[in-house]
Amino acid sequence: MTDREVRAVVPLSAPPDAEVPAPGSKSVTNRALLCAALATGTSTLTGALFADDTAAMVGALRDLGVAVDTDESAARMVVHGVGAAIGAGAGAGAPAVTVDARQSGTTSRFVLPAAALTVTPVVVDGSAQLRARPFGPLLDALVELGASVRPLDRPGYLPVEVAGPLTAREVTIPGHLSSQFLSGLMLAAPLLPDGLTVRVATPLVSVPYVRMTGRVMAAFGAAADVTETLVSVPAGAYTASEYPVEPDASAASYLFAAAALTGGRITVPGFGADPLQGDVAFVDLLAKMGAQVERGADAITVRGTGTLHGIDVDMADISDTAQTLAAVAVYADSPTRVRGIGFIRGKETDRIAAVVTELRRAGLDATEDEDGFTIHPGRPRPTTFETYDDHRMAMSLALLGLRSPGVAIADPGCVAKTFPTYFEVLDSLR
Ligand SMILES: O=C(O)C1=C[C@@H](OP(=O)(O)O)[C@@H](O)[C@H](O)C1
Ligand SMILES: C=C(OP(=O)(O)O)C(=O)O
Repeated sequence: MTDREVRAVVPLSAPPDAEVPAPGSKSVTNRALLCAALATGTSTLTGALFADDTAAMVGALRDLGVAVDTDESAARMVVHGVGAAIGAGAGAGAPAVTVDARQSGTTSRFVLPAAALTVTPVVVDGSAQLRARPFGPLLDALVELGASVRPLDRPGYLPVEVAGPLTAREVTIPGHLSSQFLSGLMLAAPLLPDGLTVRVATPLVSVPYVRMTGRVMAAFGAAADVTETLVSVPAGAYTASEYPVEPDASAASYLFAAAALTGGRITVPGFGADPLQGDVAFVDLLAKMGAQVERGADAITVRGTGTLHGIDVDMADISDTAQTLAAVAVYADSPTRVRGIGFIRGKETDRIAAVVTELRRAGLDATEDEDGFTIHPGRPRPTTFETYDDHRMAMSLALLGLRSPGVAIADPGCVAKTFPTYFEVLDSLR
């Protein structure tokens, strides 16, 4: 057995003052890839993310008969769309194609409805971690819409075999577990014979991601009318597009947090005046805590002021940045309470339990609430943090090491899910 990898993070000797590019957005890349696959003609994505989650989507599309050419050094992906014939392969009764969504929630939840557009059976599977995440509401919706859904292990979980066609025009789903079920249905909806109306029966989490879905669809020529309780998509078609992917706002949260907690300045270029990602609002929380924030027309800058105050905040819209905020909260002068994020117990790991357990491991006072956590300021003692195969645990806890000595991150390779160069980028702040 080989020793597992542990990566030390050494405190910065001086506050950073830098412009730091972030990788392309995972959420936008995976939406644009699927819209391009469902279009007819050739689309080109620039600024695309090359990471495990987008490799999962590219692999899934190829398995479903879509040619995708990638050039990582140019951050470019070229997709030869096949329209509604996605996954049509050998037709009804043929042996099912198996798609491996790896650890990717977006890939699995977005591909399932698209794979049910034709009668050809498709199996969607993933890592052990993804097999533990919920799929029930999406699978129930597909059945209601006319698909055949055959669980190959536990009902409501991967692996599952789906076959179309989808014939109904209306369905109701819960919104409180994940917005990805709704986004997945929306992405396939223009290719349904009568379009689709989705009613959202319980309060929708991660709302900005659903609006993002509508906006990426629009860039590929498909309409969607989006509210938090009702989404309507008329029948139509996707058109091929030249599509620039914006930088990843969740990835950028670590860079902005680094500036806030070290008293430095970091600018992340490439965010337009009206970004698609709700997670850009993370910087507004840093501003509430005491950092200076400039949201310009083509970049966002955060300057730490040396003072940070605790806040009480609902992060249901931007929960991927909750762990980042927990790291910043350690250096505030009063406690921070994060609410509204009970559903992140169903992500890569139970993120509420994990963040509280790890901060306590470092001797800090942190408590778990049903729908969030409370972090009390303190000085972390030298600690090797566990990361639970969760990229966001690794990236958030590493921030503590920029300011406090003795921090190390176990299994740092898990950052490959969305930000493979993360530790090199942190090192570039030195
Ligand atoms: O649609 C998306 O791209 C995402 C939606 C969010 O998930 P939930 O809707 O499950 O909260 C987010 O956490 C995930 O990283 C990406
Ligand atoms: C929850 C996440 O990813 P996904 O649901 O797409 O696997 C994430 O990136 O934090």
